[in-house]
Amino acid sequence: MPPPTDSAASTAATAAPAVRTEPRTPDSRPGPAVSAGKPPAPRKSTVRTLLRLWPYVRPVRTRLFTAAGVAVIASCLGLLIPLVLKWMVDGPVAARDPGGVWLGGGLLLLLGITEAGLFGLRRWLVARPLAGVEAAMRANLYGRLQRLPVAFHDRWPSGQLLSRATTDLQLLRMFLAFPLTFLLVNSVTILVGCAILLSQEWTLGLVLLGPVLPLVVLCSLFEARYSLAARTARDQVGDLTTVVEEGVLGIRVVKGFGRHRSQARAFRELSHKLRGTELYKARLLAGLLAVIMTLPELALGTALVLGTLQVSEGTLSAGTLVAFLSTALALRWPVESIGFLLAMSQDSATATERHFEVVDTPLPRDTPLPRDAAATDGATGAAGRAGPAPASGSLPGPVPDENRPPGETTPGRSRGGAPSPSLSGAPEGGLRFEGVEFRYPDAPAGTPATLRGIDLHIRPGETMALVGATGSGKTTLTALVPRLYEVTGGRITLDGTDITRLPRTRLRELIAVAFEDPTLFSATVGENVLMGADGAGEGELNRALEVAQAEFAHALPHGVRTQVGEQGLSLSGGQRQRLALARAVVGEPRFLVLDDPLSALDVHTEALVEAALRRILSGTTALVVAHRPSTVLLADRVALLSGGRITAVGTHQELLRSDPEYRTLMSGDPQNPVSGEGTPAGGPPGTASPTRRSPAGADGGTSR
Ligand SMILES: Nc1ncnc2c1ncn2[C@@H]1O[C@H](COP(=O)(O)OP(=O)(O)OP(=O)(O)O)[C@@H](O)[C@H]1O
Repeated sequence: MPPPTDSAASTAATAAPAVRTEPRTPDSRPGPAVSAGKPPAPRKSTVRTLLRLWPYVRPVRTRLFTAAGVAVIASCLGLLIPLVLKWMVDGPVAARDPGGVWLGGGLLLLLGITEAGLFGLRRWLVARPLAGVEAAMRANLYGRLQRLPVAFHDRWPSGQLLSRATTDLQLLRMFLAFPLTFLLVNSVTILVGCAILLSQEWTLGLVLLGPVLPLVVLCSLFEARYSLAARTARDQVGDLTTVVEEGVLGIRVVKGFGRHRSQARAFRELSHKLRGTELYKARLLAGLLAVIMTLPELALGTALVLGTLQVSEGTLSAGTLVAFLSTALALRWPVESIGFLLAMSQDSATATERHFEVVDTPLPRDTPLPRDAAATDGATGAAGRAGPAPASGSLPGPVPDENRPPGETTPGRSRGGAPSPSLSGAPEGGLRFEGVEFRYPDAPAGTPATLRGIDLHIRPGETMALVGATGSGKTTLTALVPRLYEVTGGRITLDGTDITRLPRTRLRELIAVAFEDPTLFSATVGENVLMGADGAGEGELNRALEVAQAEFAHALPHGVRTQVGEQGLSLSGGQRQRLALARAVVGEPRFLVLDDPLSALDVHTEALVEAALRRILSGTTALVVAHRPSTVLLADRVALLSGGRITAVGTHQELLRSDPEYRTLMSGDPQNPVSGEGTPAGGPPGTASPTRRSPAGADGGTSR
């Protein structure tokens, strides 16, 4: 996969002094391939790259080919005009026959009108289907982006993806509408024109064909250089889009820290780089055009002199010379346009390449079934091994009925509060981490894995608080449960079923998550909340809002139908967090994963949310990341995450008594740890002794 930014730029730099002398972008973050340590893949030929568009073009091929045929006819009709002229000069004009001249004039007018009409028809034929092609490509790209793992999005700057979904696709639509057709039309016109020239006077025809060879060599040199510059320019547009997007989304920070000047400078520098690349492209194209225009003009001048001599010697008729020169002039535009068309084709090949870099990125393959499970659970396994998605975007089917809890009609939902029966009927239900290890894909080599040897069992209906210092890996651990990232060792089970054997759709029906950063979408409050459960209605919405103490939504100008701004920024942080919590609980999920869900709430609201959450949590199996004692007290037990391992499991009281690190974390003051006896609100009575785990995470205590 060629990288979007640096490598393309550097490759282009070898060919393009203008690009080489430009400063590096201020945010010259390595592109995906660079960060992956891969060298840029060599570019396929332009034609092979553009041929990849065929699956998108196929459905509209009839109209497109018809349009191309119409354009070829229109263009060839134009070549008849010199022949009519020849007839007029040698015939009616020489014989001073006004009737013949009028007839010839009428014929010329008819040819001109027909040519214009046919070109209009071509435009009409392609406009609608090509808008459809662009829409299909955009939908495919967007679908892929939605299905690609979070790790992919961690690596790719958003502007690179945005520019692929917008400007690149516009460029491709324009290419299909104009350059593609005219490359064909103009090539055919040139061939037919050359045949006419040679048939009229072959010696003069050969003179005109003289520049063909040097022009072919020049075009291939141009293609090699221009394609690199085109790639650099497209990637720089992506970088620029990233800067604009970050500047707009981070406008509060930019203004709050008075960083608008440095932001503007970063933008200017990137714009300057892009301008340099575009100028380099323009210089390349200007050089090509200069030669493309000069050589044929020289040949035409030579042919004109030789033709005039032949007419004066009487070896050539005046009409033939007029027709010859008119044909040669009619070929001027098709020849001269080759430069532009080649440049646009290069730009389009680059856009195609960039499109398929995303679309070709493999989707994560689900872990293959163990042999014994494959024999007994083929249906689930087949669905679970999603692999690369079909283009149609079909999703793996639901888990077979035998895997559904008895009496459950809607897959994955167990509305009603009581702990649900196990997924597979396995005796060891709940959420279990078994020797889980996780390393971020782009973590530097040699660094320890973020999570190591995680063994943790959250029993059915139990709420486990996950406590740990900042950066200890709490968010990472919670992200593994809905498979936002794949474990790199060990496994996670839900009611005894390995989560990699559950189709992702099924998994995400079973688990609801609320993240630390409560992202909302540009939609109504109600739509944002109901996103958490398919088929939920107003009753569920109101109940979820009540649980999350988000009843402020009813007081908004249009109640739950109030549109929230982009990312929900029109709401306060605490309001957004409560809506995100409502979204997590609206479906009464079997498993709930909450990443510090109450951090932005004031003490009073937090107490109200906790009271309501307690009811919800009593009916689910939950993992709740907690920083504050008040949140910890929602849990039945607490797991302490330290240095990427679970180092202790027990009740809040037990850990306060026995674990200095936990005491320190709960006190928030390393000098003044909370004592086990003096908990802020009194924890649930501990029933078992806490388990202090060895660093290797091996214990056999209460957690297992
Ligand atoms: N996408 C990522 N790629 C690489 N490393 C990451 C990524 N996200 C987090 N990390 C690293 O993983 C470690 C654990 O991060 P994580 O966000 O899980 O910590 P946390 O315990 O949730 O912290 P906090 O309490 O501050 O939210 C950190 O060192 C962080 O730098």
